[in-house]
Amino acid sequence: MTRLIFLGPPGAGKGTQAKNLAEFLYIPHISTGDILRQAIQDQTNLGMQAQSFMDKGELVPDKLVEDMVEERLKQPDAQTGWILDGFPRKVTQAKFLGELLINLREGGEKVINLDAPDAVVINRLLGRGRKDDTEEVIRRRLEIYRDETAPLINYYSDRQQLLTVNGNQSQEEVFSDLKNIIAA
Ligand SMILES: Nc1ncnc2c1ncn2[C@@H]1O[C@H](COP(=O)(O)OP(=O)(O)OP(=O)(O)O)[C@@H](O)[C@H]1O
Ligand SMILES: Nc1ncnc2c1ncn2[C@@H]1O[C@H](COP(=O)(O)O)[C@@H](O)[C@H]1O
Repeated sequence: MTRLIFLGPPGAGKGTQAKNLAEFLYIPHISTGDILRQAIQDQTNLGMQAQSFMDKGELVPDKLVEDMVEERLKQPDAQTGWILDGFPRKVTQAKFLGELLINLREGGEKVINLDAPDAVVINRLLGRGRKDDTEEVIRRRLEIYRDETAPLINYYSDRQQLLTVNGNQSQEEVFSDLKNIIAA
């Protein structure tokens, strides 16, 4: 059973690689950013609550994303494994996930730290051009990554769950490294 968490700065290539790896492994790619963007598009209650945070590059309140992830991980297609992309993003969310997985009797999840330098990710994000890919919002997302999300590297490393992959390579090279590291 493969359960993977993708960690890394915005623009490291988490979404790109998680999608491909999930297809390769026949497990769902669960991206909290994608679920939230869909909720905004569908104008659901969740979407309306999340939008102002996302537009500014701020994190959406824990309770909203935690409920969303819990509901998603309980779906039938997530019973044979999953790749989580964009969650957890802070230590409180990691603790929530740890407890949820104990309650669901799931475990053995590995965390892939996909890393790339700031200059590289900024360049990629400006080229991607999502609504929150403006210079100002990218700067804020990187700040939040450094302050809130990067501490998860030590959190999972201390728990012997962390694997690191260099995201500053071609997509093919990253994919190949990912396949090797999860097979090892
Ligand atoms: N190895 C790579 N080399 C060059 N460009 C890449 C690479 N991987 C992804 N990209 C491009 O960089 C941009 C960001 O990639 P992606 O959306 O996968 O990043 P992300 O880590 O999921 O970002 P975010 O956390 O902001 O959603 C996309 O336009 C993607 O096509
Ligand atoms: N785990 C999360 N906690 C809080 N906010 C989140 C989380 N995942 C996504 N978000 C919000 O969505 C945007 C875009 O996320 P991407 O992973 O870059 O697609 C992010 O800036 C948060 O506002």
